[in-house]
Amino acid sequence: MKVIKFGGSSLADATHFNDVIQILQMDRQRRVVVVSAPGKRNENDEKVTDLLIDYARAHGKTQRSIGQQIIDRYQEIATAFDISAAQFKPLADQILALPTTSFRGPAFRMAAFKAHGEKLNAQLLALVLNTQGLAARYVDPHELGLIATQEPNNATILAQTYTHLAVARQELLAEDKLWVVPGFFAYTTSGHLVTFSRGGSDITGAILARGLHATEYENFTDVDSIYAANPNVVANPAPITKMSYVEMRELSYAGFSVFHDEAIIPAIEGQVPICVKNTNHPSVPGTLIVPTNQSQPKRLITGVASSKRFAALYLHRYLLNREVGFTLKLLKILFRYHISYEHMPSGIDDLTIIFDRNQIPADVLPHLLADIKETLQPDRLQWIDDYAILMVVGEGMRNQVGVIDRILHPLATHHIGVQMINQGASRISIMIGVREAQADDAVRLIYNDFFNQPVSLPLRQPAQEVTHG
Ligand SMILES: Nc1ncnc2c1ncn2[C@@H]1O[C@H](COP(=O)(O)OP(=O)(O)O)[C@@H](O)[C@H]1O
Ligand SMILES: N[C@@H](CC(=O)OP(=O)(O)O)C(=O)O
Repeated sequence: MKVIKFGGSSLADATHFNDVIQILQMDRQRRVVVVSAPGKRNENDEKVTDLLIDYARAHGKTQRSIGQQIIDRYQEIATAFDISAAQFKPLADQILALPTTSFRGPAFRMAAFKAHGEKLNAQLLALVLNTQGLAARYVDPHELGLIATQEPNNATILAQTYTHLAVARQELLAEDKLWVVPGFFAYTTSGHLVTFSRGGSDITGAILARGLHATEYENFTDVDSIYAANPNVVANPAPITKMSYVEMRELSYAGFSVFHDEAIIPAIEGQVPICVKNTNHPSVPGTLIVPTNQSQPKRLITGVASSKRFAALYLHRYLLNREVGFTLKLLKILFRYHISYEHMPSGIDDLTIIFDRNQIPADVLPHLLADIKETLQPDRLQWIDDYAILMVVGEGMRNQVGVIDRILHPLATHHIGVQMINQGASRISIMIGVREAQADDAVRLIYNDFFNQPVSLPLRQPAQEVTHG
């Protein structure tokens, strides 16, 4: 049994719905279909999720007009498949009812608005599949028992979900209908709807693949494969045919938005292989993501990603290395503000804390910095708002020396300043901090150096094992 997820780009209009129907007809192992909200139909279009966010924030006439725009997106698809007005009405009514429904608070209200993109698309796809001779039914995350944390717009799944999915699996096996499940949202233990972070339908697919014991998690999108660099940054990058879970986790964390970085975790826990494929070219094999890539990688690096969503706080204070509790005081302040950090590289007299910029609202930042200044009395404090992280990833780097030199050389020759460099203990990734404006150039330079002028480097001498105790 396979779990198959279609992203917003694969369900943007009736033509794409047709492709989806054909893909489902091709392989009867595809039993559970996870859907996103309709995505952009062209460059200038809006994703339905973004329209729903506008709908939640608007009032009066503007709100009614956005609501109608959302309904029209679904109506267009329904009309193309001869869905009757009576069948469509309950869908439209759900959108119309949102502004007058009461919610637990503004954040839960926003989550409920957003989730309707997936909710309606799954209901519509189930209707359409039935008209096309594929028996299907809408299955709400509530019915499956998807339980998540009380973070209305950034929830994470709770372990009890998997106990519920073990029961759901028996029901699925006893039934011959396709299950159409909306991605992106779940419920709290007290029954309130919460969404995962943006792009989170990938997460729903992975949770279901793990919990229902799928043999494969197919993730259909709008590119033939995952490429070694973001195709919006590098022209015609090399496709990746196979990679390990760890490689994917690092690359998606650092900007390969084609697959949500948190979605890897349920797949790892359930050891479910993931295949990323193109809805527009389903016969192209795509990219396979597996526990470990058994074959020796042909290249030193598998991919290079960059993400511009970061900011950094630089703190300098002489004799920092001798001061007991400096970092503890800093972390206590972050805890008070409910802010998590991403990385904390340090030197003898200084340290840098790298944050996801979205964590810190603009109005909170001055208070946070003032608190840090007052409590820690640094000699120097600098807030760097335009920080990007580059991640160079590859199982092929594990036993090689000289990779860092090779990454840094083209950056130095092109005057790209490196703010931070950090090699993970697994030795399959190197993280580099650069200024945001130079991030794309840095990716292009590193990609060109590794993929267009391959140079082999000497093998690292195996390190001596040291055993303690
Ligand atoms: N390394 C990469 N390989 C392929 N696509 C990438 C990569 N990095 C970023 N992308 C972008 O991810 C997009 C697909 O993700 P997304 O738009 O979220 O799809 P979906 O609507 O299917 O969820 C691609 O169209 C591409 O622009
Ligand atoms: N529709 C949601 C969730 C999602 O996963 O969408 P997509 O598959 O289009 O990235 C969003 O836009 O965030």
